Amino acid sequence: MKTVISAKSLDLTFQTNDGPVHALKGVDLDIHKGDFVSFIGPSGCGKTTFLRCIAGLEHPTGGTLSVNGMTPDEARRARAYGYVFQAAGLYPWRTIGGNIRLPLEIMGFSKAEQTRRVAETLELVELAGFEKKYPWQLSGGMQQRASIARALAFDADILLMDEPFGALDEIVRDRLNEELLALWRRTGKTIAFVTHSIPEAVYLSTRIVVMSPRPGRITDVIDSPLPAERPLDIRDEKVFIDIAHRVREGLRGGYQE
Ligand SMILES: Nc1ncnc2c1ncn2[C@@H]1O[C@H](COP(=O)(O)OP(=O)(O)OP(=O)(O)O)[C@@H](O)[C@H]1O
Repeated sequence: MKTVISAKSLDLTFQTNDGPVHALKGVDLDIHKGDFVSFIGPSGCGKTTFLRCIAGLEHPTGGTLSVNGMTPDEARRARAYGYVFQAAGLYPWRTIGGNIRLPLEIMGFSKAEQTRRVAETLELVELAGFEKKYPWQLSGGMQQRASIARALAFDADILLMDEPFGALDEIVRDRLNEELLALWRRTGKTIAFVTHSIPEAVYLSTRIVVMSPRPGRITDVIDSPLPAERPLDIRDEKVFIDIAHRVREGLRGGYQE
């Protein structure tokens, strides 16, 4: 199995006016091609910081990190990943199509290729027909799907997602979880996904990484025995409940220390 992201003894300490903040301490993790890895842990345990390190947006103070065999900075320049944030972050003055097209314009794709990719990614996130709408004309869930389309448009192998569905209600979130899983199966992308929700982490992931704060570190890595095809009702099955229990125990353990 090809290793796409590899972290070894990764540390990141922020120097602040109140003293050093150990956002990450001794993080060891290999993410393989086609994995769907979720990061779960209490606020401040370094989930976002780890994602930002992979993206080359923060620089570790110790250890090593490689992304597609490159340094994170090289990987960023090679556009190795798409990044989806908690807020959709679409430009209100651009149409949905215009928003998805933006990174393609910046990267210098031909007009014809831009048009092809916009249509293809809108199809992938089930927003075909909404290209000419403006963000405010779409629901929160649809806006988040558009932001996923924008991250997919340049067809990077890696998708980094920082609590993309955190602000949505549960019904919409369930639907987007199902859609994201279908999209992951169809595209074979490697996905690193930050969440606060145990059911979301268990439902989506091939591996669940449990983290705890002060200093931010990994306390458990769970390889999911669930099949790739997962109807939402799998959440009522014993195997699902058992994994959720293990995650909860891991989170509790982190709090006690
Ligand atoms: N630029 C920064 N400067 C100083 N401290 C920072 C910076 N970015 C993050 N931190 C600190 O590092 C720690 C980890 O933050 P991070 O945002 O990665 O946590 P998180 O697990 O993603 O939290 P949340 O679930 O609330 O998003 C926190 O204590 C945070 O205050």
